[in-house]
Amino acid sequence: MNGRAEAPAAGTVLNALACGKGSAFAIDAYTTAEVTLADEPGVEGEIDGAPDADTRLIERCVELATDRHGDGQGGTVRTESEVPMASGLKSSSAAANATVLATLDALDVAEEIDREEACLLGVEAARDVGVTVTGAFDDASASMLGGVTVTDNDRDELLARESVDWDVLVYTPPEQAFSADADVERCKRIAPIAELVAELALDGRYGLAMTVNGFAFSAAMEFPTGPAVEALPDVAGVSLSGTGPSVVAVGDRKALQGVRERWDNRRGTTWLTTTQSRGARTR
Ligand SMILES: Nc1ncnc2c1ncn2[C@@H]1O[C@H](COP(=O)(O)OP(=O)(O)O)[C@@H](O)[C@H]1O
Ligand SMILES: O=C(O)C1=C[C@@H](OP(=O)(O)O)[C@@H](O)[C@H](O)C1
Repeated sequence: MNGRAEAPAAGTVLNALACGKGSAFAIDAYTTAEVTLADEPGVEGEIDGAPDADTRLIERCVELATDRHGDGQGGTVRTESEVPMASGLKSSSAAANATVLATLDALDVAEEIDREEACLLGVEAARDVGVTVTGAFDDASASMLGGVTVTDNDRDELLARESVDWDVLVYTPPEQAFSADADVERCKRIAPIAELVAELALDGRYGLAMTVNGFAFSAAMEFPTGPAVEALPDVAGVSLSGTGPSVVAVGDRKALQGVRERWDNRRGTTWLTTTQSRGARTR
C-alpha cells in the first residue's frame, strides 16, 4: 500500500499570531511525500537531505490519517522538498498536507475525502507535535486548496478563498526562524493593525493588506524593513512571510525583476515564481 502526493508552499498576506485571523497564498514550489503502509503500528519518517530535522509532524500525519480513515496502520513516510525549512514559506503546512494526502492515497480513499477535512488533519498533527502557534489553518488551507485564503485559526474556519494569478518574488535570507520560537506576546500587541489587515484582505485588497502586515510584524518580531522599502512603490504588495525571515512581493513581473536586482545585493537567495491555484494533489 503506497501513496504519493505533493503540496505547494505559501506566502503570507496576514500573519495570524496577532489576532487569530490569517491569510496566505499558495506558490509554485512543492513538497512531495511518499507513504508506504504496513499492518503493524508505528511510523518512521525521513526528510530527504535533512537527516537531523524533526520528523514528528509527518509521522503524526500518517497516524491521524490511518486512525480516522484506515485501520490504524503504521509504515514509513519520506518527504522531498523544494521549500526551505523554517523560513516563513510554510514548509510545515506543505509537508503535512502532502503526507496526509499520500496516506489517503495509500488507503485508496484520497478522492472520497473532502480537501478541507484532509487539511484539518494536518493542522491537528501540527498542534499535537507543537510546530505551530495557532494551528496555521491559513497556511495549510492555502497549500491544500491553492489560491489565496483568509481564515479564522481560533475556529479553524475558512472565511474566504479565491484563485489568483500573481507573479511573486521571494527573498530567503540564510537564517531559519521556527514558528514555535516566535515572540507571540509582542505579536499580540499589534492586534488592532492585524484586524485592519484582515478587513483589507476580506475586501480583496491583498496587496495593501500584505504591505501593512509586513511593516507591522517586522516591527513586532524585529526583522529589517529594508527589503520592503526597496520594493515599494514598484510592487503591488510586499511582506515578511510568516514568522520570517523570508520576504515575499507580488506585482508586475518587470517591476519584480527590478526589485530582484536590489534584493540580490543581500545575503541569501531570491527567486521569481507565481501563485498556484490548484493546491495539493496525489501523484
Ligand atoms: N519537508 C519536511 N518534511 C517533514 N517535516 C517538515 C518538512 N518541512 C518542515 N517540516 C516540519 O516543520 C517544521 C518547521 O515549521 P515552521 O517553523 O512553521 O516553518 P515554516 O514557516 O517553514 O512552516 C520543522 O521543524 C519540521 O517539523
Ligand atoms: O504557527 C502559526 O500559527 C503561524 C505561523 C506563521 O507562519 P510560518 O509558519 O510560515 O512562520 C504565521 O504566518 C501563520 O499565520 C500562523
